[in-house]
Amino acid sequence: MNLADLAQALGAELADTATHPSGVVVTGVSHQAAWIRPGDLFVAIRGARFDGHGFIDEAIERGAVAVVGEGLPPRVRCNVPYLTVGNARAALADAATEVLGRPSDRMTVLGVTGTDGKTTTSCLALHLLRATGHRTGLLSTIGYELPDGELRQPPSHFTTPEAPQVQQILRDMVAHEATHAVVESSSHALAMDRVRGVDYDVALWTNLTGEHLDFHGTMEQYFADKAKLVRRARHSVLNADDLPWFERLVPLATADGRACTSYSAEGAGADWRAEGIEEGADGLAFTVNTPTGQGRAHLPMVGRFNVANALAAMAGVAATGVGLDELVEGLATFPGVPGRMEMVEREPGEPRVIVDFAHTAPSLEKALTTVRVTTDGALWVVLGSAGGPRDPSKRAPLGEVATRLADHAVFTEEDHRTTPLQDILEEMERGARETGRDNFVSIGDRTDAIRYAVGAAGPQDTVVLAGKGPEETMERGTQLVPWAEIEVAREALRLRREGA
Ligand SMILES: CC(=O)N[C@H]1[C@@H](OP(=O)(O)OP(=O)(O)OC[C@H]2O[C@@H](n3ccc(=O)[nH]c3=O)[C@H](O)[C@@H]2O)O[C@H](CO)[C@@H](O)[C@@H]1O[C@H](C)C(=O)N[C@@H](C)C(=O)N[C@H](CCC(=O)O)C(=O)O
Ligand SMILES: Nc1ncnc2c1ncn2[C@@H]1O[C@H](COP(=O)(O)OP(=O)(O)OP(=O)(O)O)[C@@H](O)[C@H]1O
Repeated sequence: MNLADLAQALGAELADTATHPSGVVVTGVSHQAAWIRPGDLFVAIRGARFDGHGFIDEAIERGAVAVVGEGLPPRVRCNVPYLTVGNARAALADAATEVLGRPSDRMTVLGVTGTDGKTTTSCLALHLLRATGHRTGLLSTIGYELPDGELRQPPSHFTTPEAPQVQQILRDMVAHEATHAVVESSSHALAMDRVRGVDYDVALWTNLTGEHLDFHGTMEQYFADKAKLVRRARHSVLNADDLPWFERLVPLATADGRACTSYSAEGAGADWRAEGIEEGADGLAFTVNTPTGQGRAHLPMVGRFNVANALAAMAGVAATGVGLDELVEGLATFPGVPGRMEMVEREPGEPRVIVDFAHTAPSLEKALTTVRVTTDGALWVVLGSAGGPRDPSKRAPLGEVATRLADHAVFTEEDHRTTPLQDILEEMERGARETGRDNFVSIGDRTDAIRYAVGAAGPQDTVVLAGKGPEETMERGTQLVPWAEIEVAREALRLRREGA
């Protein structure tokens, strides 16, 4: 794309000191100097940790043909055109969207947001679209998929990466003839304009509970950031059980005559309702009532909250024109999501071990409550809480929920980063003690903690390993060590079998 045209699209001003943009052609966009390729535009962002202007030299050395920013600092040299904009992150998204040819305009895009259940709901929607014959791509915490179904990782560990990656992945989907895309849209992404430029057809809202307040500041701001998705989509699918937010979202969703479908798994009045829910050791069954008919659905997943996730996904895919019978049929073949209520293979006489990603007090509460229903013996939970800058107010509530809802809790490490592990464990213990409970032990090493719980659990018991889910690394101090919770669980069961 010609730089002069791009400057006009961005409403950018050319800095006096810079060379003129005429004749300059931009072939890519990046905010990260190390990723610049010849012909790219470098967008210099003033972030919390770095000022991108400090990397202009590196970007130009790598072949940047122009730089965009909110103003060139006095002593910084820039010998390619420098374009000044009011908001660098918005410009990053707009430039990437324009240069990559607005790929989302050529697909039906379903966006999924909420505090809990985004990944599960995204994977459910992906599966339902594919099962009903649509070439579909996915962008989610677990990575991204083109319609070929192979899971790939973008070059940064995000739920929703920065705008240039989002647009590039959508473009790759189009190149692979995807007609549909499911885009998990984190609140950070919505707040930081990473998904600006995504033309959402359907917004799926799971729920909103207190998380990430370290970043958003207040619940009100967190709501406002997430609500951006609902304001933008042509059709919103909203959770009628998620009060008070549901009532505030409806007017935002329906403004300008846009469509809205409500769903409820907990008995509220809604367009899509789940009734007659049966929880089994290996799956869920429920009746789906919709304005156009009724069906009995089977979902091969445990966790009652997955009924709500399934309803959101079904109603979202229905909004793209798929019928209820096909959705019910598709749901029955859902393969599950790695690390979300994932059951570890076991032999007769061994406890059921479940790897789950619940890492907030509300999601842990739901996970333990639902697993209890199908547990004949005792319920165990192994969990930690993140350190570093991550929300420290989560720790005591996690300790409280774990000891209230499980018979035995084992507190352990979970990405404590540079925060002393002992401090985190003491906070979790405080949460338990303050409500008069002492049914916990603290074992700092997570492998030891898992082996202890799995070794001590009886054949009728369930052990929930909460928090790490599918993550492939553990952050200990400043070290990043490889991690595979499911493998640690398998090994713990093997040691138990051998009586070690
Ligand atoms: C709060 C947040 O999301 N911050 C992100 C933001 O940081 P920032 O604006 O402070 O930027 P910065 O790190 O100071 O860097 C400024 C600029 O200099 C550039 N730079 C920096 C260093 C360098 O060597 N070269 C270079 O070019 C950077 O690319 C950037 O453009 O932009 C950075 C560049 O993309 C991100 O690395 C950083 O993610 C941080 C590390 C992060 O952990 N984000 C998490 C919390 C996040 O986004 N999570 C959500 C999911 C949450 C959930 O639902 O669980 C997600 O969508 O993944
Ligand atoms: N609808 C729901 N309500 C409450 N808890 C849920 C719901 N769905 C899933 N969970 C719990 O939250 C955990 C994370 O699920 P999932 O990965 O689908 O959510 P997420 O929103 O993508 O989370 P994250 O943003 O942290 O990746 C699950 O392992 C489960 O314990």
